[in-house]
Amino acid sequence: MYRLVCVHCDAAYAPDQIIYTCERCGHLLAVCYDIDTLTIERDVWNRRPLSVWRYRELLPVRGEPVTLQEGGTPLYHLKRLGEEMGLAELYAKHEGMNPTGSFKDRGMTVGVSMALELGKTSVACASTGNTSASLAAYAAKGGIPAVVLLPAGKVAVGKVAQALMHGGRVISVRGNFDRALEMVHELCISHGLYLLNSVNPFRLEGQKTIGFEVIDQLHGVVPDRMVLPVGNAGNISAVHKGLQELIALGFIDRLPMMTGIQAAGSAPVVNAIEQNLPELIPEANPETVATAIRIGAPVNAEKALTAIRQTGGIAASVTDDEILMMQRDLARKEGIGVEPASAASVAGVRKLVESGIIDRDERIVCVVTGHLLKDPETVVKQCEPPIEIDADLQSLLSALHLHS
Ligand SMILES: Cc1ncc(COP(=O)(O)O)c(C=O)c1O
Ligand SMILES: N[C@@H](CCOP(=O)(O)O)C(=O)O
Repeated sequence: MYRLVCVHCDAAYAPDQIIYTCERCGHLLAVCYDIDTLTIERDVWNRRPLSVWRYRELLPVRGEPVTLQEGGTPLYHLKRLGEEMGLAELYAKHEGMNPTGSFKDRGMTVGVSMALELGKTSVACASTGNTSASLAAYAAKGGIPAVVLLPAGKVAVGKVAQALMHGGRVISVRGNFDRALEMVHELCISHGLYLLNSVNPFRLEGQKTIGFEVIDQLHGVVPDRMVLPVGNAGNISAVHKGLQELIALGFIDRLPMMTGIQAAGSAPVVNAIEQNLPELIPEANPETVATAIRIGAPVNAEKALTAIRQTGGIAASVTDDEILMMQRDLARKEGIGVEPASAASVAGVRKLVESGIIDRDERIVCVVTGHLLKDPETVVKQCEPPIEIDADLQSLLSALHLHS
C-alpha cells in the first residue's frame, strides 16, 4: 500500500489521483509506502535477475509492467583511473547500458506502466534528449502516443534520432529546457496527457533502483559515497529515497554521502550548497557542452539539497574541458563509453580528490548516466579523423609508420 505525499507539507493524496504537485503548497509529491505492511525478503530479491523488477514490492506498479528489460547494468571497478587518483575503490555504474542508453529507462518502465494502469491514453515530456528517447520507446512498447518537447538546436543528434524513430511527436521549442518543461506541464494539465518528466512521482520510483542494484552488486556493502551528475535533480533524489527505504526495511544501516556534480555553466544546485541557501536560485541562461544537464531551474532541487545535506555529501562543478577530458579518459583507459554529462560525475571525483575534499580511502560509486553514442558529434570533434589511404599494403604500412 502507498500514498502520494507532498515532500514539503506532508499532505497526502490517493495513489490513483492524477496529480503532480501538492494542491496545498505547490511542491512535488513522492510515493510513500507503508513499509510495515510490506513483506519483502532479501533472499527472494536475490534469487531474481538483477533488474528494475527484482524490487517490484517497492514499486507502485501492480499489473504486468511495460518493460524492455531495463536495469541490471554493469558496475565497473575503475582500476586505472582509480590508481591515477589514488583511490583503490572507485566504481562506475554504467547506466548507458539500458535499452535506450540511459537511466531514464528505469523511470519510464514504471512511468508508462502507471500511465496505462491509470487509464491514460497519451504521454508527454520536455527533454534535453534522453527522457524523450526513453519515453518514445516505452510509449511505443505500451502502444500509446508520445509528445516530446525539445529545446531547439540543443539536443544531441542520437537522442533526437531515437525519439523520431520510436514514433514520438517531436516538437522543437525556441527556448531552453526549463521553458519547455513549463509548457508541457501546462499542456498535460489542460489536455489530459500524462506527464512523464521527473515531476511524476512514479517515474522516480523506477530510478531509485540504481541504488538498490549498487548495494546488491557490492554484496550488501554501502559505498561511502555515491556521485551523480545533476540536471533536473530527479536521479540523485530518487537514489537517496530508495536507500532510505532500505534503511527502513533494515537491509542497510547507513547512507552514502550523496554527491552531486554539475557543469560550471549550469550549476544552481552547487551554488545553493556552497552558499548554504535554503532554496535554489535558478540560472537563467545555463550553458554547457553536456547538453543533458543544461538545466537552470531543476524541479527536484528541494529534494536534492536535502539528500546532499542530510548525508554529509557535497555538490561541485566541473568545467566543460574537465568533462571532456574525463569522457576521453573513461573511453581510453577503462573502455567505458559515456556521453559528456555522465563523465561529469567521475570528473567531479577527480576534482574533489585533488582538492582534498574526498578521502582516498573512500569506496566511491559514480553513476555514469548515458551512452557514448548518444552524442556522436561531440565525440568526433574531440578525435583525430580516420586516416584515409589507397587500397594497398604499402599505404597501410606507411600510415601505421611500419617498415615493409
Ligand atoms: C545523461 C544524463 N545525465 C544526467 C542527467 C541528470 O539527471 P537529473 O535530471 O535526474 O539530475 C540527465 C538528465 O537530466 C541525463 O540525461
Ligand atoms: N536530462 C533530462 C532532462 C529532463 O529531466 P527529467 O528527469 O525531468 O525528465 C532529459 O534527458 O531530458
